[in-house]
Amino acid sequence: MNIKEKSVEELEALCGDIREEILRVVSKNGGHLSSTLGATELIIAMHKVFDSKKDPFIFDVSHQAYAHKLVTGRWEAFDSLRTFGGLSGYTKPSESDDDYFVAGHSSTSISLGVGAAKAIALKNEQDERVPVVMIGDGSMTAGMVYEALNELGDRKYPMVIILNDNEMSIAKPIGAMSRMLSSAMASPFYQRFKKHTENFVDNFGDGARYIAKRMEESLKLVTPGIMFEEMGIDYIGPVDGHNLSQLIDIFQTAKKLKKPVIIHAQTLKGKGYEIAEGQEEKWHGVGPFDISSGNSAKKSSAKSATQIYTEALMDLADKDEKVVGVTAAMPSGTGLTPLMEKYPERFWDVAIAEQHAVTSASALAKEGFKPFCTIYSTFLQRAYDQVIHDTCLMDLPVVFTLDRAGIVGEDGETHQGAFDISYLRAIPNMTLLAPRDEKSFHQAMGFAHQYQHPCSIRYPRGAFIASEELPESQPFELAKSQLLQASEGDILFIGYGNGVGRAAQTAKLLEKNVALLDLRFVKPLDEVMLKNLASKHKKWFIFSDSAKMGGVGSAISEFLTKEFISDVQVVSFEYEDKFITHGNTKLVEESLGLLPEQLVKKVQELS
Ligand SMILES: Cc1ncc(C[n+]2csc(CCOP(=O)(O)OP(=O)(O)O)c2C)c(N)n1
Ligand SMILES: CC(=O)[C@@H](O)[C@H](O)COP(=O)(O)O
Ligand SMILES: [Mg+2]
Repeated sequence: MNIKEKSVEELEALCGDIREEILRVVSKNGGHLSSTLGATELIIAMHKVFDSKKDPFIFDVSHQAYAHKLVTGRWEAFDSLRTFGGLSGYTKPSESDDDYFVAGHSSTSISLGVGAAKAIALKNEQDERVPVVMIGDGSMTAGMVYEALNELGDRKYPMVIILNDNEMSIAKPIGAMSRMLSSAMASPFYQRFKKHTENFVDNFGDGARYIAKRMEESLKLVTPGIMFEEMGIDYIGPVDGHNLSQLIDIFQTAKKLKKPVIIHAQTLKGKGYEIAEGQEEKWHGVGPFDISSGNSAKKSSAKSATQIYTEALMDLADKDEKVVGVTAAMPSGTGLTPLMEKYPERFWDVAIAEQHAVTSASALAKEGFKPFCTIYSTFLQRAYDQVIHDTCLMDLPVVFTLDRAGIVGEDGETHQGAFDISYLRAIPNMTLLAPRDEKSFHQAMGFAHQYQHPCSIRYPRGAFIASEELPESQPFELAKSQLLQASEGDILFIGYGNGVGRAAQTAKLLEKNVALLDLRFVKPLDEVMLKNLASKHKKWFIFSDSAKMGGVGSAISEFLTKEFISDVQVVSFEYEDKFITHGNTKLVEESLGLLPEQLVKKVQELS
């Protein structure tokens, strides 16, 4: 598709076709709907003015980049979006040369642009190439953005930053940054006034221009432009992010500037699909739905772990006013919305700011509160040093409640919750525990509520693997596991969190009786129980939705080594040392050989 040769009218028609295709495929496969519909004209204008074969096209999070995929040779493959073996829902260089970089975690785009700009300068390619970044208003709230702008404004590398401001993060945006971006003085009126003044003053030379600039500053006209311009980055905007001909002109102007420039484009999230237009949080990430009614096609029956979390946290918050909580721009995904509505003075959305979320929660703990820092397993990776430096070194009673632990499905490599056990277990003062079902989740939350040190509770996306036929969970006590099934045989299944259900499913398929332990704490371990079991069972199999490296199997092996127990064979069914692709979770797990019917064969071979 050669966009450069198309007229504006033809490009406007193309935008219509793109919206239709996005709607058709996302209603079938699920995906990020409103972000992608709203970014369509911006992306088409990018491709009209710049060249993704040589200019680094860098999309922040890249969940909004479906139009980019459609016009870079993937229209036919788009039907496979987010399916196992199909197109990723995010940019992925292994999928196309037009995808400059992997993305999925927010606010990396400007740093990537600065790095690319440095390389372009060093390679003396500034006449041929320029980094083009698209970043949303929500992604502008993460600190990493200001690290990049700070250097960019100083070094002044040529770069075009398109700020796609639809006045939405996943939820309504919070914070001063969002307020500033939509400040009144950024209104088109002020921009026209400024333009006319500049044109008028231009006739009177530098002296008058200087006076006008001082006057503007002295009027303290707060506009986002001033903040960026004071940082040394030109600001153009706000402009209509759906006016293709205006966008093309502006992008061409920006390209010629040969310096860093931010174009503040105002767009409508969900544009083109009325039900999803505007500030509709639920249309950010959707499952399959009926286009005409907007109704979800899938009715999930079992209660999700997130719903259980919301109920358990609400119970605690109702009883104890010291219970507080934070989310980093994921109120609905983490289930914190009902608490923010009922207790707005105790539960906060701090925007996309995981580092700030952790450190501010640590100060709350120091002041005697009981913070529940509610962050997806994958996104807590962004705040690793804060967990070490501000929570654990101070040994403060912050509870890290890690949703989406394990394989998350269609979001793929950037979002799998694989590493939290590995990255948290190594930190002194940190305690790690995991429930296996609804009852044990409430019990784990009860334990965490009274625990006076840092701890982390992990739980899966969606519902727990059913394990009702097992004995009821007992209240959590530090470092206490629960033997769910005894056996005289040689085989012991050790399950952790959602792994207990998988172990039970596998045990059911095995023709022999096995012992089954719900580990409940991976740090500290139940050493008394493990020593006892080591004397009875010599073949241990580990079931946990986590990376093998540094995970549950590692912890168990470290324990056996420490105790000089050398006659126990440990086999872990955790994830191998590879990034895990996107797709339907069951299909992904099957590709990893982790379905019970696959595991039972491995147990039979190894025992
Ligand atoms: C570090 C990190 N935290 C949280 C998220 C989850 N997340 C994905 S998109 C998004 C909102 C982005 O808002 P914006 O940049 O305005 O893009 P829009 O969808 O509005 O186009 C969030 C919070 C993430 N991808 N990365
Ligand atoms: C783009 C992004 O990072 C989020 O929208 C993420 O896809 C949400 O994941 P869940 O759908 O599991 O809440
Ligand atoms: Mg936005």
